[in-house]
This record gives sequence, C-alpha cells and structure tokens, in this order.
Amino acid sequence: MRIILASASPRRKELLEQINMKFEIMVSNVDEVITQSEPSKAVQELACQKAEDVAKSLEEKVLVIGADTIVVHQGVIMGKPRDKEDAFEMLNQLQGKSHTVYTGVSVWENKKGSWEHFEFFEGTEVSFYPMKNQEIEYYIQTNEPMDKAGAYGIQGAGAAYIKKIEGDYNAVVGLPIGRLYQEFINRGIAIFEDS
Ligand SMILES: Cc1cn([C@H]2C[C@H](O)[C@@H](COP(=O)(O)OP(=O)(O)OP(=O)(O)O)O2)c(=O)[nH]c1=O
Repeated sequence: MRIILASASPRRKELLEQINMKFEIMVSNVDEVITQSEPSKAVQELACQKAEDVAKSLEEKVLVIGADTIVVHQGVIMGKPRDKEDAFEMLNQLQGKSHTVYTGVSVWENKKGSWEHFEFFEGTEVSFYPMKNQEIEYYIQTNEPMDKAGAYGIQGAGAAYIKKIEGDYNAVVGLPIGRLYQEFINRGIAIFEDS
C-alpha cells in the first residue's frame, strides 16, 4: 500500500524510517484551526486537518498519516515560538517545572472510493531542571528551539535540562511510533509491503 506522511517534520520522517516503513512525504498547507479547548482533542483535530488535506488531494488507495504536537503548561497551549522573545517566554515558563506534551495522530485510508479515518493521542509529562536566563539565551542562540513546540527539543541540546519524563519519549519528539504501529496491527492494516 502507498503510505504518505503528511508532515514537513524531519523528526516524524526519522521515526517512521526507524521502524523500516516505506513512505512518501506530502506536506499539507491547510490553515490549522483549533475549535476544541481540551488539549488532547485539539491535537487530534489538528492532526486530522493535516491528514485530510493531503488525503483528499489523492484518489488512489493510500494511507495518509498526519500528526501534531503541542506543549501544555498550567492550561496554556504552546506551539512553535513566533520569534526569539516568544521562545524565551516559553522556556522561562517551563524551566524548573513540569508540563505535558500532547501529540495527536490521524490516519486516513481510502477504502473502495470512500475515506475512513481514526485518531488517537499520547500525553507525556516532562519535568525541566531550572534554567538560568543566560542558559535560556544561550540555548535560543543555537536556533534549536525555533521550529519546536514549547521551544525545546528533548532529542537535541534541550536534553541538558530534562529531569524526568513519564510516558512515550517518541511522542515528545513528534510521533508516538510504537502506538501508531500497534494501531495498524490491531486494525489489520498491512503497512509493510510483503505483509
Ligand atoms: C516538545 C518537542 C517538540 N518537537 C517538535 C515536533 C514537531 O515537529 C514540532 C511541533 O510542531 P507541529 O506543528 O506538530 O509539526 P511541524 O510543523 O514540525 O510539522 P507538520 O505540521 O508538517 O507535521 O515540535 C521536537 O522535535 N522535540 C521536542 O522535544
């Protein structure tokens, strides 16, 4: 089956490659709109919009995967920082405390001409060590925070400030790959060419 990852995120690409999936990338340009106030629902909604946008541009038998990651701290949703000041604000809020990272996933499948889809999410609790202003500024200078929800990368230099995590590490990086694979298996979806 032709599998499409509807994402520009290099992390999501790497995680699918890590489990030897064969897929193509098609990036959605949809305007992401949040109507759900609950973070777990909002990430599924955003993932769904990305996957649907790509799916509906195709007609053949395909499987389209979309995902979205947000950081939630004391009820405030953090996406990717707008600029360096915004990144500073986010990291200043997150340092020394715990927050939850939500990643939603949406899978669209064309079955005999009609689309079926399902969504799920993973929530992972992440605790930060305290960061001095100077450390935050130095970290922002590396540019690593700028394309990441909450302005940090657990898989990069941001690891220096991670005290503890509870839940799926890969969901923080952008795609809960184990859960995604299990969802395919449980639904009888063959994702490997010879399976
Ligand atoms: C918290 C955290 C987020 N991230 C990344 C994962 C996502 O790529 C990004 C959140 O932005 P998203 O809007 O979820 O995704 P994206 O814009 O990168 O890609 P696309 O919409 O095309 O799928 O933050 C990390 O890489 N490491 C981390 O520790």
